[in-house]
Amino acid sequence: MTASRTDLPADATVAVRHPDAPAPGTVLPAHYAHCFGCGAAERHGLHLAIVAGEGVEVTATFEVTEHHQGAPGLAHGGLLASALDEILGMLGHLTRMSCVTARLETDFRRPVPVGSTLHLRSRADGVAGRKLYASAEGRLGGTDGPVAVRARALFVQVGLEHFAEHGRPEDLEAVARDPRLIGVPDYTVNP
Ligand SMILES: CCCCCCCCCC(=O)SCCNC(=O)CCNC(=O)[C@H](O)C(C)(C)COP(=O)(O)OP(=O)(O)OC[C@H]1O[C@@H](n2cnc3c(N)ncnc32)[C@H](O)[C@@H]1OP(=O)(O)O
Repeated sequence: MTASRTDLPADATVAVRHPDAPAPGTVLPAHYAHCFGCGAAERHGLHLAIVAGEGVEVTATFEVTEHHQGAPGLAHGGLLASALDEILGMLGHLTRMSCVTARLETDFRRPVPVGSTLHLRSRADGVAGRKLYASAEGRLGGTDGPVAVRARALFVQVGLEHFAEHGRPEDLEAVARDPRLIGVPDYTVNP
C-alpha cells in the first residue's frame, strides 16, 4: 500500500514540549480572537476551550448543538473536521510552532447526535523540519466513550509573513490597532 502523506517520515523526531509551554491543565489562549474554532469574539464559532495536557497533548469538550447539523439531528462532518483541525493546530502552543494545516485526513466512525458531548484529544506524533505530524480523536459522551471521529494531520510551520502576505488588509489593520486579538507570542522568533 502507498504510504499516506501523514505517515511519519523516516527523518522525523519525537515532538518535544517546549520548556516555556503552558503548564498541564492551563486553558490555552485563543490564537486569534476571531478564529472560528477557538475565538471568543466569533459569534458563530465553536468556542472551543482547549486545555494543555501532559506531554504534547491537548484536550477539549465540544457540545454539539442544533446549529451544527448536517442531517436532521446529526452533526455536519465538515464542522467536526473543523473542531479536529482546531485542536490539532493548538498543539503549536506546546511545541511553540506557529503552524497552518497542510493536510487533514478524517475518519468518521459514528454519527454524532445533536445534544452529545464530544471529548476531543490531540497529540503531536513527530516533527521533521518545518513539518509537525499529529493525530486526534473525538469520543462520544466521555473520555473513554466510543470513538466517533479520528484525524491525522500534517501542519507546516510558517512565519508572520504568511499572514501578512495572504490576510485581508482590514483584518490585519485591526490586529495592528489591537494586538490583543492575537493570543500567541511570536513563536517564529524563538521556535
Ligand atoms: C499556536 C498556534 C495555533 C494555531 C491553530 C490553528 C488552527 C487552525 C489551522 C488552520 O485551519 S490553518 C488554515 C488552513 N490551511 C491553510 O490555509 C494552508 C494553505 N497552504 C499553504 O499556505 C502552503 O501550502 C503551506 C504553508 C502549507 C506550505 O507551503 P510552503 O511553500 O511554505 O512549503 P512547501 O510547499 O515547500 O512545503 C513544505 C513541506 O511540507 C510538505 N507539504 C506541504 N503541503 C503538503 C500536503 N498538503 N501534503 C503533504 N505534504 C505537504 C512539502 O512536501 C514540503 O515537504 P519537504 O520539506 O519534505 O519538501
